[in-house]
Amino acid sequence: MTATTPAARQGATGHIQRSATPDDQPSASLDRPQSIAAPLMEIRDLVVSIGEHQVVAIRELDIPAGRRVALIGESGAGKTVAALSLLDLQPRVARVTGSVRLEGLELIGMPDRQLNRIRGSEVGVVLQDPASALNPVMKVGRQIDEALRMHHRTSRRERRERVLELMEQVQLPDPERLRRRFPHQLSGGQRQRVMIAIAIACRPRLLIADEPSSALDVNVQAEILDLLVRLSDEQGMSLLLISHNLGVVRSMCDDVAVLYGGQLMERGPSRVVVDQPRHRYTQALIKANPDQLADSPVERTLTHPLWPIPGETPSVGQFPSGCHFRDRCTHALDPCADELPITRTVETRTFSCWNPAPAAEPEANVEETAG
Ligand SMILES: Nc1ncnc2c1ncn2[C@@H]1O[C@H](COP(=O)(O)OP(=O)(O)OP(=O)(O)O)[C@@H](O)[C@H]1O
Repeated sequence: MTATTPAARQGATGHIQRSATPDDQPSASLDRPQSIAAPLMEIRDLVVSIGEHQVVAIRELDIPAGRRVALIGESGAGKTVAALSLLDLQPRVARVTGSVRLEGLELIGMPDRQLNRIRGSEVGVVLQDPASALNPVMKVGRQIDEALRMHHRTSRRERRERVLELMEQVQLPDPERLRRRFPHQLSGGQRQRVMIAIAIACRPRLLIADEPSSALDVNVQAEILDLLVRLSDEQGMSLLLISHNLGVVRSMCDDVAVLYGGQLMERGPSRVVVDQPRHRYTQALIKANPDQLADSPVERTLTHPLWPIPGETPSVGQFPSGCHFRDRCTHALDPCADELPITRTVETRTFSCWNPAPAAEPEANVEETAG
């Protein structure tokens, strides 16, 4: 990525000027060293409040260019609220503060008109339930065409060709016939492929996918996730994947960020974090879901079938002081109640825990910051 100022990247229309074509981007690979990938999106001190309660408080998270990053955590952790707030798509009752920079361009507080140009063109979004996201009374080809028309001034013929090309890219069968169908005439998996075609229509730099397969049959789920991996590799597109599934995260994402009660507990390369968790919450989440890692090397280290996390996730506003997980943590110490843990970065992984799991190897390159 070339180093240009945000002002230079932001053209007269408010679009971010591409510093490289998608073909110039390095393709994502789980083995690529993290330092090569510059951050595409930098999230700092992101706080999302609903009413008087903080739902999300993320101090630091980067989405590197061309990499796949997973946001994982139990139901109610704040994954969706966090992801939607990146583009100011959170519920109206929510307030967002902090900084979200896309290639240096600040998105928080950006006027809606300008942000609308970035939504869909620079950052695409795929939601959990395609049935409710698609317009039921508009043919699917037209819906893909609308996404193109919103951001590009091209002829109808060119757009029609691109619609067919996109439908092929997302592996929809017989695009010429299918484009004339309404959403209810398609299967759930086909509808999600249409949603993905809409989301990638303008070749975004980042795709946010909020549990894109959870509303689908098990067989179709794997196909949709494979499709996202292929598209992000082919287009050098970053992916922010929200998931509940550790196995999916481990096999398809370069990096993972573990969220609990809106707090970022641990982040780093997914195989480092999932294979040797340091935060007690990450450790508990893995022990509670051995089935998700049944086919991975981690399974060998899980000597018991199931070890549920004690208690239940509290509702918003009911989390304890200090570390939000401490009430359910079997390793909690006195300081866990008093203040936020120090954030420690050891090599490529960062975690915020007063009593972390011991390191498998002697720690090197340790940095500490106040929680
Ligand atoms: N519009 C809203 N009004 C009030 N509370 C909300 C609203 N949207 C989300 N919340 C609350 O914010 C918290 C985080 O919700 P969010 O949907 O981000 O969780 P999640 O981690 O994505 O969960 P899931 O995996 O079940 O989708 C939850 O406690 C939820 O009840």
